[in-house]
Amino acid sequence: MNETTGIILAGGQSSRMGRDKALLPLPGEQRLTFVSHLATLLSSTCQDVLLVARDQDQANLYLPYLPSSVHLITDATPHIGPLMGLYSGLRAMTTAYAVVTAVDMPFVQPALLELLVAQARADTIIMPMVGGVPQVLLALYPRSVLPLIEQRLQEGRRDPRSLLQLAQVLPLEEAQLRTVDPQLRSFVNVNTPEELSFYT
Ligand SMILES: Nc1nc2c(ncn2[C@@H]2O[C@H](COP(=O)(O)OP(=O)(O)OP(=O)(O)O)[C@@H](O)[C@H]2O)c(=O)[nH]1
Repeated sequence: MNETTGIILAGGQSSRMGRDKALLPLPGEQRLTFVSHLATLLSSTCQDVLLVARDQDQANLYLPYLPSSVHLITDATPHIGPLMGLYSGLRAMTTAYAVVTAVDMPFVQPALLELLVAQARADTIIMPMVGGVPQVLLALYPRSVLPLIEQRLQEGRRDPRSLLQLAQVLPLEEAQLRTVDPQLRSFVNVNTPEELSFYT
């Protein structure tokens, strides 16, 4: 165990999927949902796990699928987007660092989570880079970036990438990521019925 909380962002609308992505069956293990699988996975790497839903109605839907050790919280303000989910999760946690994942990433590898946790350092976001793109929804954030997120939200910014211009960031390049996840499967996210059937 370590001083890290696992935060699962699950407050989206799933409009492209047409049904709640958190409750999709896990490819290859249909008895599990995305949300139950990720909650269990993060529980094995992190001291605490927080699931961030957009509101209480959505949280109630997820409750039956979660181990009792997982804390369900809701966005400080709903319908703002993942930056608000990140803010709400970091604000609620009691550890110095969080590994953040999106609920629509069913292939996150434990070794990738461990790599992120091993890189933790004060006041620094540990940011995987894939194809030159920062993977803001699978990264490690220190709690100390909360005032910077607050600043962005007050400016009306909603994209988590806007935080990277203000914060100290340590990029993890693809070659390093591939040492623990050779095909970078951790970074696959599933947004549409076509993508789900591709992986099922
Ligand atoms: N807590 C929280 N999570 C969010 C919010 N918006 C999106 N997320 C999560 O962030 C991740 C990426 O979301 P997107 O795929 O961009 O958006 P989505 O709303 O889930 O899906 P679409 O409606 O198809 O765009 C998913 O895990 C979402 O559940 C939000 O307002 N609050």
